[in-house]
Amino acid sequence: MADVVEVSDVRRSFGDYEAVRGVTFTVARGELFALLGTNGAGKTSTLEVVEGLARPSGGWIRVLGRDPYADRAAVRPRIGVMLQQGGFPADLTVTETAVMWAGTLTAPRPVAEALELVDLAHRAGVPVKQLSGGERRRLDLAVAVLGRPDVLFLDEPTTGLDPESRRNTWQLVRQLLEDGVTVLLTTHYLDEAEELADRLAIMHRGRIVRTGTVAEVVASQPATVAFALPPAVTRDRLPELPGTLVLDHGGRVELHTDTMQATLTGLLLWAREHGVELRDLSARPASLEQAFLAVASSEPDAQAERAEVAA
Ligand SMILES: Nc1ncnc2c1ncn2[C@@H]1O[C@H](COP(=O)(O)OP(=O)(O)OP(=O)(O)O)[C@@H](O)[C@H]1O
Repeated sequence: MADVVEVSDVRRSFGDYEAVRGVTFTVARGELFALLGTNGAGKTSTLEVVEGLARPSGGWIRVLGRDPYADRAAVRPRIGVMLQQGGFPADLTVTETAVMWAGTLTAPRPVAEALELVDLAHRAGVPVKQLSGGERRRLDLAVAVLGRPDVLFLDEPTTGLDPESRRNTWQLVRQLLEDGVTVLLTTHYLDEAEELADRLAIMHRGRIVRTGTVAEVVASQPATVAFALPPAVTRDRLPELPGTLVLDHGGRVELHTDTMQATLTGLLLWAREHGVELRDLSARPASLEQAFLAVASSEPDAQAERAEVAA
């Protein structure tokens, strides 16, 4: 099936500053692609050009097969956009706001249905200025899904939401994905990406430096095998094992390894042979957080080159 969103070598400059430096990715129908990255990495700047709100300074974009900027009139009715800051008139009620928005759409959902979807039905008669930050975020989402979009752009959709509202939002997003909606999302919450993303990209300083499924991105980082030795057994008695040995403060041994099974096998065989009890033994693959932090703390250009070579 053709990709619903295609982004090829896109660049975006603000004056002399190039905020987006050659970004390429695709999103298939019914897929959720998450853009992660450090502050100022260029996620919103990328999202805005894909939404057709601005023209890229280089590269090209297709949404539903069309240029979202040049063919805005054709693309706009089929997309839903939740900006980082919505900005509705403060004195209108929740229902009035949604009705006003629905008036700009060709075949909107009933307003009550949209408010129900985001759990705002009980706040329908309340002026926007009296909503909490999280409730405003949910109103932004209601408006984004009002037009039954084929493609949904969500810029940090759950920032400021309490844990229950976040989970409800995730549930709604999953439901939309099941209905075949394609979603491009930015987030600072790594658990959100882990929960929702079919594929993701980590951006740093205007470039994508890691991309793939969560498992693929995490696979770029070493796994950790950790345990404590009995007091009578010193660390120098450990055998040669693949990986880097780290001793943490409590006397706990950590091995960072690219070959978790080989490291674990070597360790367990040694322990059995020498009758050593390894306490609190754990073996875990890297987390998305580790992969993210590795990107955030390392030199950007070298990583970008690696990502380009790998692509
Ligand atoms: N209108 C603008 N004029 C000038 N510079 C801008 C403008 N918008 C964004 N920038 C700059 O472009 C860079 C990327 O910003 P962008 O908002 O895309 O990052 P982001 O990854 O979404 O960050 P955050 O996670 O903080 O929201 C930043 O250095 C920002 O200061």
